[in-house]
Amino acid sequence: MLVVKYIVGSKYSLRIVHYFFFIVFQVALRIRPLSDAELEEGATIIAHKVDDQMVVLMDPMEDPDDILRAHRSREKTYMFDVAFDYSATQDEVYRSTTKGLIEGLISGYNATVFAYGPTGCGKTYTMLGTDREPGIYVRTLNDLFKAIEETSDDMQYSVSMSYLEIYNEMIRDLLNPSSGFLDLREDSKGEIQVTGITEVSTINAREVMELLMKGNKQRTQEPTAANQTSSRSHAVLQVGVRQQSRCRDILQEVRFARLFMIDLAGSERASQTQNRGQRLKEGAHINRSLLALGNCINALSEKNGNKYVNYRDSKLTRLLKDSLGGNSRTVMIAHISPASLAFEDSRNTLTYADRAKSIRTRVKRNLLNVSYHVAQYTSIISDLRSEIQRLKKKIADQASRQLNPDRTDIRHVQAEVQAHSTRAEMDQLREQLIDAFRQQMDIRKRLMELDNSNMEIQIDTSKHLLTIADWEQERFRRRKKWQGERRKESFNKDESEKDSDSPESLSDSTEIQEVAIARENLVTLMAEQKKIQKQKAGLEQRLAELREKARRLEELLPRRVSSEEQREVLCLLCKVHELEIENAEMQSSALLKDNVIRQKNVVVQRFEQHRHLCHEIIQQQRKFIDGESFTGIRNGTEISTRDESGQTVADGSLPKITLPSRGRDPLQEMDSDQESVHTLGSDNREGRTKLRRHTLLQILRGVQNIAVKAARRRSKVLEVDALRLPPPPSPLDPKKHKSNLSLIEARPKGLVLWRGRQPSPELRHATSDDNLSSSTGEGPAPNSTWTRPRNRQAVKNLAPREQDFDGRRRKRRSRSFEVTGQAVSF
Ligand SMILES: Nc1ncnc2c1ncn2[C@@H]1O[C@H](COP(=O)(O)OP(=O)(O)OP(=O)(O)O)[C@@H](O)[C@H]1O
Repeated sequence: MLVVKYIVGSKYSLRIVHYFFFIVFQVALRIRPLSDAELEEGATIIAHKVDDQMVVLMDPMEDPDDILRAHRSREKTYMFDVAFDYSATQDEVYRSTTKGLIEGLISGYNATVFAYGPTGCGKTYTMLGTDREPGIYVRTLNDLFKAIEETSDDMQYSVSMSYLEIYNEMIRDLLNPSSGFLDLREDSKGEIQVTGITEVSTINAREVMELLMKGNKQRTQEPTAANQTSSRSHAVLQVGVRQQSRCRDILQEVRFARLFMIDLAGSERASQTQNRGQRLKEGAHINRSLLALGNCINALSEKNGNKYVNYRDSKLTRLLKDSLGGNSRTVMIAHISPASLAFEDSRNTLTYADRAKSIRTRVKRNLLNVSYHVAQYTSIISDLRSEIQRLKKKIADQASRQLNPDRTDIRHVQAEVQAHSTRAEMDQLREQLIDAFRQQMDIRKRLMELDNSNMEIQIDTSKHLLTIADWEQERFRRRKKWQGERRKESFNKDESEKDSDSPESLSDSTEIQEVAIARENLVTLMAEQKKIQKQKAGLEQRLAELREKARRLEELLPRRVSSEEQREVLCLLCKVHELEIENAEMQSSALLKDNVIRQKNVVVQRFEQHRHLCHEIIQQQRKFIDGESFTGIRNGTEISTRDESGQTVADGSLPKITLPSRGRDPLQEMDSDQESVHTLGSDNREGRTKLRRHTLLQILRGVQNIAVKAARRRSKVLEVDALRLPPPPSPLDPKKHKSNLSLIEARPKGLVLWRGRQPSPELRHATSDDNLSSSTGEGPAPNSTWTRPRNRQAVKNLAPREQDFDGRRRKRRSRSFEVTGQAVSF
């Protein structure tokens, strides 16, 4: 049967889904052992358990000599869901009657367990038990908390507990006895509630046990003739379980259920208990409420449809309304004494228990579908926060529990006693495991240190390599500069003098010392690196051995440790240590990656500087082309051309380009920087760098070509003159080449080099020729406007000297070509 009910509130709406199904009362019977008092009184055993479900009660009054009743059976047989006799243990009773209710409880089904029977028959023993043999209360709560813990990763639980007694038809709060007598009320859902009862919310088993012990001390117990520790009240332990998914959603399913565990006071006969005064009065109340309970059971079990059940006759039946005929899975554990003296009580109890078998309860799952509104998100967030706190606390608790195991849990203590024999062995195993993990951690730490040292060595190595590369670059630059200067001076000085002043002899003396130190350091660093590698290999081997040892110990666990809990603890221990080791490994690799990233950042910064530099060069050249160069050319006083190596030579009137570098050729500087980057960067970056450098050069050359073309277009006069001249000589013909160059490259004032480069040897030579002509009176004077040689004879007169120069020039040109080829290796 399905019923759906909606309750819509201001903040959230509830959708209650009821799935009904009928379930019969579960009835168990327990026969306690014969007591010493009964034995003393010469009682005989008249109640027997025949099998797991059948019980036989013999009438001790029947006279075997009575002929009239000779054929009447003295025995009466009763069938129950389960039957126990004196040999049954507390655990067996719990497992067969109550354990099955726990699963239903955390799924939202109400449940009730109550102990019923005459006084002194073992109700309190079954429900509460003793320290050595705990009863249903303790075992149920233990298993409930265990079940909660097993599913607590997905589900969130809140457990509340209240403990009361009905004494003389009055309700007392056993957790807060000072609160006086409490009343029963029926809430809007028709459920009976005790107003003002103390409800303790906890999922800590230890706390619950303490509360239970405290409550039991408050319970009214008096000695009677029938029982030295007779309970003079009905004790009701109520446990409420509320459950919802941890994944908070706007539509949330909430389950709640109540478990009643009731230790009824025993029915008693005044003759048997010999009670007087207060005890007698108590007995009357007890009997009254038990009579009301019996009436309810009678009414509920009637099959002819007379369904009026008078729950209102006593507080006990009002409180148990749902448990008896409503929404609850109910288990009744009836208790009898096997003694012949208790025949009447036993027969009555068996009759009631037999009737109760036919009671059917209507069970439904208590389910709420809560759909939250947006306003509820804040509460969801705060719930999530408290969930984080809970998990943190749980971790801390687990850590402290490992140090101080919970001793209040009686079963835990028992398990500990059982495990005592294996403890020494387990301790040994644990020590070995911890030792193996500790050693692993130590080795991990040392490996991390070695990795760090290795990284430092790599950084130092890079620094020294850079020093050497810089020096190489500097040496190359100086050599080039020296060659340029030498060409300039070649006309004034003797060649033998120049050859003796080599760039190597100039630069090596100061710089080679620094470089030599760098080289020495490099050698030391290499040796250090080798040493570290060797140490690392040794440690890694040791680590592998330790891992193998820990694995073997883990394999031994199931064989050497018999207790499941201890095994679990050790497995958890292994897991924790493995995670610690993994964590250390991850930290180490994170550190290494961090260092690599830092190095790469340096490379990226250098690339950024190059880009910036190139951008500035392009900007300045563009400004130069767009502005001043054309103005000068338009005036007809400038000329620009290109030397053999592809460099454009501009007139001296053009502004000399000021480079942002420290007086070095930017492209050359770029080369040196690129090389240093290469030492740090990877091979694939090299390709990209070359491509970028090539592109940049093309842009620069393009700009130069535009400038040259523009200049040529505008200097028509010179072009006409040039056209009148014979065709340009082959570059291989030094004489023709020289005359051609002297025509084209003549300029009014000192030349400047495009891009700040040194002029080619030919160009320098042409300049020198001009100066030479000037000194002989046949050429233009320095700093004067250039004029063509007047006749070929004048040129011819220069021939012997020029031939000398030609030889030297050829030599220098080949060297210059070599140098240029190195320097501009795009
Ligand atoms: N199954 C059993 N095994 C051993 N001892 C038992 C058993 N059942 C009862 N006893 C003992 O019998 C005595 C009386 O039991 P108990 O107090 O539980 O009876 P009761 O039904 O709760 O009585 P009352 O209704 O007067 O409170 C106790 O000493 C208890 O230890």
